[in-house]
Amino acid sequence: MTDAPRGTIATARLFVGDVAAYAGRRGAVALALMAAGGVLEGVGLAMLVPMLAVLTGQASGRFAGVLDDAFAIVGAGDMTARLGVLLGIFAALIALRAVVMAWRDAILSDLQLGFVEGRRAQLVATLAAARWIDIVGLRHARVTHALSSEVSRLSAAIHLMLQVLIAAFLLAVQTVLVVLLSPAMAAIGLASVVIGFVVLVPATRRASRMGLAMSRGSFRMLDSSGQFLGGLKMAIAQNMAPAFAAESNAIGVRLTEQLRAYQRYQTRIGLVSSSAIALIGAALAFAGVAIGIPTVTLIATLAVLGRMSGPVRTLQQNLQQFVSLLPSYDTLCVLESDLARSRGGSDDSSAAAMPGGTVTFDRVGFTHPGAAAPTLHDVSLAIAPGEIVGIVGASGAGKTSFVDILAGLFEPDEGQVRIGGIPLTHANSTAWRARIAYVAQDPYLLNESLRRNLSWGMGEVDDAALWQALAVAGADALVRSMPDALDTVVAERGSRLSGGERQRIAIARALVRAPELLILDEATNAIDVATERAVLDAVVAARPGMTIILVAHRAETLAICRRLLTFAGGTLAGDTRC
Ligand SMILES: Nc1ncnc2c1ncn2[C@@H]1O[C@H](COP(=O)(O)OP(=O)(O)OP(=O)(O)O)[C@@H](O)[C@H]1O
Repeated sequence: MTDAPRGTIATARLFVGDVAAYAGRRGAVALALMAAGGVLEGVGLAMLVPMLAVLTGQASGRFAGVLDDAFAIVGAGDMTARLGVLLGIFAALIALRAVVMAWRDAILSDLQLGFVEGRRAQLVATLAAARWIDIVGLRHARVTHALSSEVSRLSAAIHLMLQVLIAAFLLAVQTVLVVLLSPAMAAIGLASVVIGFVVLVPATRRASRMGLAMSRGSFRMLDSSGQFLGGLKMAIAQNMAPAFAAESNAIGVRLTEQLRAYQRYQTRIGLVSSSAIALIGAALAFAGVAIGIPTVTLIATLAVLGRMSGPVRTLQQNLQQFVSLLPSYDTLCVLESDLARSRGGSDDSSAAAMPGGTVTFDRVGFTHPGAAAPTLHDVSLAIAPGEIVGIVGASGAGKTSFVDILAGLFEPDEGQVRIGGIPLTHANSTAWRARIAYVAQDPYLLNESLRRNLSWGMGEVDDAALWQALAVAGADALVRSMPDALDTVVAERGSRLSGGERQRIAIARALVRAPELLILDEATNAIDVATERAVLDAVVAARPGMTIILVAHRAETLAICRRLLTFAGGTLAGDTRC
């Protein structure tokens, strides 16, 4: 199930709330510093009034007396001394403002990086805790896109939001200043700004729609390249590469068009806003002269209004861009809540939390989501510790689904699986898997050294244990012959190795875990019969007492089994001892 995307205002509210909750007290300090920066900027601007008064000798009304008293206190009699005092204060204000801004920016950048990293880590943790059945149903590109492109758009969104806040604080202080200097001009200026923002509401909605389209476009691009790379060999072998290139180009062209349209739109909006601000400025100057505002006040007011155009433009542009990035936040939230619904496993992954023992399937039934017919139906059996059991049956009979349920990857829809009498649930499946090693037909190898591949998820494992496991899996000679032995990097998905070599490395990796139950799901089908026999015999000899579940089609592979379970059409059709 997937949540529907929220509206812009709802998403913005959620985003701001999320950032505020993360920021906590540091956020309050940052807000205080933003306010202080705004006030210092305002006081600096207000200094224009006494400076102009000193320069022109036309101190107006209420400020004149205050100014004269202040200059008398510091003993500044003539114009030069007074100007010196004022410039000194001005320079000190600028320096103080720079310090406040540096402090503010350090906190903001910390918040920005921390928030984004936190959200990324949260998404990864939610993904790791989700049920396999839900992960299987996820498009890989959806996760990759969320963790790469959407997370970086989130970073841009938080930056823009903070810039909007800074601009808002500046505007607030500048507005107070204009109101003090000339309430009439402040009223006209504010009315113009409010009208401007109301006029821009449809533009903001359009920016949101464009942002959503761009986010979807970049997802399609990633999905297309992911699918191509996943089947790269087949694509090239069957001359499908040009078709892929054409498809990818079409998506790229569409995405570029969307980006270009968005940029053109932003340029047009910027042009209209700049012209409107210039017109408003001219109108205000005219109105100021017409209503007879004193020259010093008029010049100071116009200077402050001029300074206001910067934050107004920042507000307008950054708000639009912020809104265009919000769909990415929504995408992240929807993915996270889809995965969070799937949680429920215990964090306790120690084997002690789930004792081993006889595995019992009691009338187990399971249907893959969306499948028309049950995958497994009414499966009842018991497997004692130390048994070596072969699983056979036609393709699609349900063999892999059976071992996936046994490994706690899927939960039965009907019946129950018990381990040593304890029902296996999603909550204790992590602990159960601490006793298991699972090797699939096409084992996944990291583009890392063999050492890291063999000890993946195991922390530090000493080389002697790795070599021992390799010897049992019949891969020690192979690894010794490699240029850097255990330090050899096996390339993407282990593509520097043959299929059978990859399978032997995967079996060695499974043995490093020292499992009580080893599941081999067609895990040796790429190895020649003679080597396969030697490997399986060595595995049995190396860990006597280990339960082995072996899914295979070849009779030679099944020769080590003492018992065969035959699946047919999702039911257990045979259970024979041999
Ligand atoms: N993720 C899935 N979603 C829907 N149906 C699935 C899914 N995985 C498997 N199935 C279906 O479940 C049935 C059993 O599949 P399973 O992989 O368990 O068979 P199998 O016996 O292991 O086959 P094979 O020998 O070909 O590997 C098949 O009909 C398959 O199409």
